[in-house]
Amino acid sequence: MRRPQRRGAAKQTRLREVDEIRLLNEWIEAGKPPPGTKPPPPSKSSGAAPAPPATGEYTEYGACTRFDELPLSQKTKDALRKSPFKEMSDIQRAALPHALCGRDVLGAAKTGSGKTLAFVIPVIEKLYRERWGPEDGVGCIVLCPTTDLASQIFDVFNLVGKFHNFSAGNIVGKRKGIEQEKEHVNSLNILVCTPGRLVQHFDETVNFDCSQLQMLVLDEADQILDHGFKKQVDAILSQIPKVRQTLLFSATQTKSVKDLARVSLRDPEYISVHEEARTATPDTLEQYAMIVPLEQKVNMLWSFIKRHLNSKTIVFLSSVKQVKFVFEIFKKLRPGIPLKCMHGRMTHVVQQAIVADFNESISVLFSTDLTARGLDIKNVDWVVQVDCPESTDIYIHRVGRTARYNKKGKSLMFLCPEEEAMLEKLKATESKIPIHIRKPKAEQLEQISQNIASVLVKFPNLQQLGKRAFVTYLKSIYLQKDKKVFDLNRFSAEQFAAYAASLGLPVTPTIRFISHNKNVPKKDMDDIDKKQMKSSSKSEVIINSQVNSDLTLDDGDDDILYPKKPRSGANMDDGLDDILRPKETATYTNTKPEEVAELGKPLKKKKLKINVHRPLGTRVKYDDEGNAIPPLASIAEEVASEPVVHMDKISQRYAEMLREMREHDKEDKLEHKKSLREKKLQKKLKLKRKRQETDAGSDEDSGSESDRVRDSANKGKKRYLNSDDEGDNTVKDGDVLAQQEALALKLLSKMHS
Ligand SMILES: Nc1ncnc2c1ncn2[C@@H]1O[C@H](COP(=O)(O)OP(=O)(O)OP(=O)(O)O)[C@@H](O)[C@H]1O
Repeated sequence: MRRPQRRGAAKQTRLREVDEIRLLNEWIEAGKPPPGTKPPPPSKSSGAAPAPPATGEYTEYGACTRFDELPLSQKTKDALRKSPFKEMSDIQRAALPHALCGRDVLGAAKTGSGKTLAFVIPVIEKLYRERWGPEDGVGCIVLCPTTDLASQIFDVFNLVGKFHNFSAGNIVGKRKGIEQEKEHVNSLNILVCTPGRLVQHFDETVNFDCSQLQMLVLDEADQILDHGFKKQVDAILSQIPKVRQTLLFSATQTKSVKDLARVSLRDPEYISVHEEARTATPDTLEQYAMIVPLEQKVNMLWSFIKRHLNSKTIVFLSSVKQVKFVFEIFKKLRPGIPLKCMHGRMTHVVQQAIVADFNESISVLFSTDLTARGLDIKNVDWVVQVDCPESTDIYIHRVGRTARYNKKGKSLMFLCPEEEAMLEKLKATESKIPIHIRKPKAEQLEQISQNIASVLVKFPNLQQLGKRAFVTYLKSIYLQKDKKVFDLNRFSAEQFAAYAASLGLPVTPTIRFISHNKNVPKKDMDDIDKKQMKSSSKSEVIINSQVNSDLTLDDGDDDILYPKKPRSGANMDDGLDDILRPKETATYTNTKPEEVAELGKPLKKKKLKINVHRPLGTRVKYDDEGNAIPPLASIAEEVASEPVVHMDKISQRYAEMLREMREHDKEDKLEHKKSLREKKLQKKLKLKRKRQETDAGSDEDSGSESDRVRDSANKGKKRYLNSDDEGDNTVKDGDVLAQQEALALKLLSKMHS
């Protein structure tokens, strides 16, 4: 009895859905905004949700301000009602009405303005209205540049689509688990993925089919269409139908017609909600820049962190190695706030754990540009750019990790005096970035290079990391295309040496890719190193605060390096670190170099490897300063106490040695002769014995009884002929043979003579 009832209920639901979809389609069609129109400024609405439209009376939805005023399915509305999303943001108000009626959209809006919902809702609604089910396969692909961003978008799909029956997949991570994924990927309706990972399915998954695709979404579209992803994106575009709805979103939208042609947009709606805004960055963001010489950057960063122990901060550095190095070193020096790091060399699982942890705690996250785009982390107070961003776009995305969705935030950028051209770019009217210059104050700057050097002595592997961080930083500048901003030739060899010393390195690492450019002979570089090491031991601070005179020097009271009182109840416990490393019992700040030994594990003795294949006489000796000494010079040093060479003593010694040698030679020859003779005799004896045995065999066959008795009596004994020893006639076989041999030789010699 139950079955028919259940079947009946399912049928009822289906019919209700069909009815709802018909009404929605009619509403969308009747109330759609004219192409190319923007929503009017929001009027103070009553706040009450409008009643569902009766047939034939469809309201225009292009002007509404709340989600529940839009022609959305009941399931989506229910999910939104249970979420914090009630009022639409500017980009959502502008994009949703066009996207809901099936138009292609090219949307641009400031960071943190809610672009994700502006494409998630239309995707869910489209598939719902198309009555998409598991058997229909892939209906929508959402491409984004990083796995973390994909996971974040996937979470928003889960939130808005929780009452729907679609299946969505977050296709991220490395190859692990791909076999299992291949079995299910065709039954997923929405794929949220990075381009590379999707191409992998096109290449490897049997029958992977996207021929029914309804929608394609590119988040961070300018980056997805950039040359970094070109090959993969072209491969994807060649595999999906051209007729589809396409949505492109980013805070820094692509303006390249070529790019847009690649994605085959059909009469797209260009929605740039903040085009007329005064700034390209959020209004709630305070932005600062500081001119910091290369060799003071690490000190400046440390001083900043020490003065903001109650702030959640993201620190951007230009390479994985720098992130690793600064994180490891600062961790050892313990600034008094939990530290985290994130870069592309980590597994997706670890990255996710770090993001989740950082979301919940007051800490400092050192990161590469992996986290620069799209990542939505709660309540970030500061974004610090230690290394100059590659472009104004990257700058906008980096600072956009704070001041999200009407929240306040601050950003600080360190610029080397050699990179001041970047400031010009940011301050240019078309960039619309209101940035203030702050003058660093020498008295607020803590010098930690010495402490770092002490850490490196204790942890040689960190020294290696430091060297690589140094080289990759310089390489990153060298490889930048914008030579107005990034030009290694503007830095001197002294600056490189000072920078290396600021990282605690005892010598400046070799910089192969620029050595010929800079024309710095190795000797000069060594001299600079020595000078630098001497000067770095002084705690004197020299800050080159010379700023381009055109730039306004804002020396306001709100000093960036001014200490703040710690926020009460700030969570200083680094939960993730507990798993990754043993818990440290105390928090040290301002660690002195001599205390560093206590902070970590004792230094392990390095295993000494002996090269057994080294040719003789090639041992290299070193003086106290580590310079290699020529072999003869080292001998000369050892005998230097005897100024005169005694020739007579030398010849006497040689004569003695020669005599000893001859004696030894004589003895050796005799020994050798003896052993040869013995061997020869042994051989002959063996032969003879064999012969005797064969003779005995033949005698046995023919000989008499008396002979046999006689032989057996003699068996094992040899009668020695002409023996001197009368008492015992039994001798060893070897002696008999020797006698016989001598006899034979005599006879032979007689015969020959
Ligand atoms: N209508 C809304 N009401 C309240 N909060 C919202 C709304 N829309 C989005 N948000 C919140 O705003 C934050 C930023 O949203 P989102 O990540 O979509 O921004 P974005 O524009 O994509 O940023 P980015 O350019 O950095 O990628 C999120 O925490 C999101 O939950």
